[in-house]
Amino acid sequence: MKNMNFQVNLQGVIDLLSNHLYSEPGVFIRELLQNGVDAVTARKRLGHTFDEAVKVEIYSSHNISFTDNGCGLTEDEIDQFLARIGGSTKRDDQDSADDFIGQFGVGLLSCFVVSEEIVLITRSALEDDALEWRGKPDGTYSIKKLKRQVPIGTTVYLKAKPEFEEYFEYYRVSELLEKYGQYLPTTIMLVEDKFERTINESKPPWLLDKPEAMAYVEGITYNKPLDIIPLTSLIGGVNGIAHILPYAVSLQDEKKHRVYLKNMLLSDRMNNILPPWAFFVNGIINTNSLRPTASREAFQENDLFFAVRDELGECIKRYLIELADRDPDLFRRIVLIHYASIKTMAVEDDELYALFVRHLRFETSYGELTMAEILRDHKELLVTPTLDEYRQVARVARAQELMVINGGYVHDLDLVRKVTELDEDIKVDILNTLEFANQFEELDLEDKLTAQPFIDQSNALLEDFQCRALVRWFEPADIPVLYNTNQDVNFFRLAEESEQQANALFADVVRVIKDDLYDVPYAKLCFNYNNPMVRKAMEARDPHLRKASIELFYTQALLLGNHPMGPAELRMMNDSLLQFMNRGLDGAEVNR
Ligand SMILES: Nc1ncnc2c1ncn2[C@@H]1O[C@H](COP(=O)(O)OP(=O)(O)OP(=O)(O)O)[C@@H](O)[C@H]1O
Repeated sequence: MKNMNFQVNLQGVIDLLSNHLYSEPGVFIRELLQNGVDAVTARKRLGHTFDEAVKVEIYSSHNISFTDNGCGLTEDEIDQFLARIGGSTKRDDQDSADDFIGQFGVGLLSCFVVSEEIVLITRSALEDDALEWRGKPDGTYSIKKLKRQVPIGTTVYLKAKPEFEEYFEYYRVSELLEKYGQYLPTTIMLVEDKFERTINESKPPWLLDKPEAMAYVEGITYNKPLDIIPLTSLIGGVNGIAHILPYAVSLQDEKKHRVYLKNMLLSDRMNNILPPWAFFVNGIINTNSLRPTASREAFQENDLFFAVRDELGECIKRYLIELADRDPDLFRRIVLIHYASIKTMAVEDDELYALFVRHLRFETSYGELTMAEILRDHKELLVTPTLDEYRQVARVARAQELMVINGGYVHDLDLVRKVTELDEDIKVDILNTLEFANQFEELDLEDKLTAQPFIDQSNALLEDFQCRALVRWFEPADIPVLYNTNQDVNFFRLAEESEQQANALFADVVRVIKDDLYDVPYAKLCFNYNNPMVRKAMEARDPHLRKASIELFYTQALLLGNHPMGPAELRMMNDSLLQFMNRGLDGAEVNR
């Protein structure tokens, strides 16, 4: 057996890492800053005391240098870590990973995106020699000892490739340093000619008190947040704030939380560091121990990451629970503005459900009411699964003093059904629209006998439309008929129509589906014995007139309920209307 090593095309690997790992050329600034800060941390670990600083200097002809007074590198370390892709002093022991921002040993390669050469001059805190290392993107490098003395630390020099000169100009460097390094603990200075400025003078937002944080958020978003929620998680070493947005956000909007790793910006558009239900806040978060991906633009989504996310979600929940008592007005404003997202999160989470449901509004047979108002007078609730079914019954239900809630809007059905978990005295039933009319008052035997021929005639006429007739007493008296259908009936009617219009093969397919899936479901047309017109029609002796009345009652009920009408139903409505017009006109002529 022969053991072989993979052959590596060095230039290819460098190209891959430098040009494809990072999303934009400006990240070299982040990587160099990070190396400087890590080197300062490493020197402090040696017990040295010094004025820690990273100085970034811009020279003419698009040259730049990054100087830190950190631990520097010995010649051995250069060989081991700088000249070896993937070599990092910061990876192997767990303690290191906790202190340093870098860990992969590839960050320096980002410099090759913008520069043809990296020149690094360094003096280790452990040796006196000043060393110069020059690396090229073809994988070659040189090391030499310098004759002159340099202070402990490291300077990296880059010269811009012509197409990236913009990234070496003062305004751009300044902007990128601020973006990534604004809150780093080590002093970051930017120098051009004699002009010198400190980049990181401001306090990180996660260390501000509430009024300061409110002002800070208003400054960056031009909107005053509704409030600031402090975020902390011991696991992951997280500190942060979530600011409550003062406007409604669409559930589809991508979240953009700003996340820092050891005070350095990791991403200003991270969408998953807070739970998805937290639509109504934006977070600004710093973590000390979540692990970044190699491109350093996201976190590795491991168990720790999800535990941290849950913990931050808990912070938001606890805040809301406490706010409901402390400041009910603000609580109501939050509910009003973020209604949609609050509904979504209340469905998924029992604690939030209990907190919010009484404040949520529902469409009911008694008008629009909050759940608190609904429960004040009613312990027995009926809920319809669809808006269509709600519309069919709402008016009649109110007259019967039934509390029917429209469950047709997003989440409402689930929200209403869950209400039994709050109090065992509350009863919630799904309203079966097809059975709805059955509970109305029955007629006495004599009236039943009077009505029966009319009902029989209706059943014969409506058989083809999947509809059965019945008669009851109900309020309000001005409604002559109540037409109730549901999704099963609608589907069946649709299938029947397609079967009639389709070619032979497709008609067969529809028939098979129809026969297989359903006992034939029937819509219900309930005549109101309380209504004078209905009574008149039932008592009419002329069978043609009775037929036309039934057809008109039926088609009118469809029209009023916004139900779709097929061609046969339209024809039916036309014929019966014309018949009545005729009779009316004839009658008028006779009476003249
Ligand atoms: N300014 C510096 N001072 C001291 N050592 C440095 C400096 N810059 C780089 N090094 C050394 O070079 C190694 C490689 O650096 P590089 O930026 O490529 O990777 P890293 O910082 O270890 O990890 P990452 O890929 O996550 O940035 C570092 O681990 C460190 O030992």
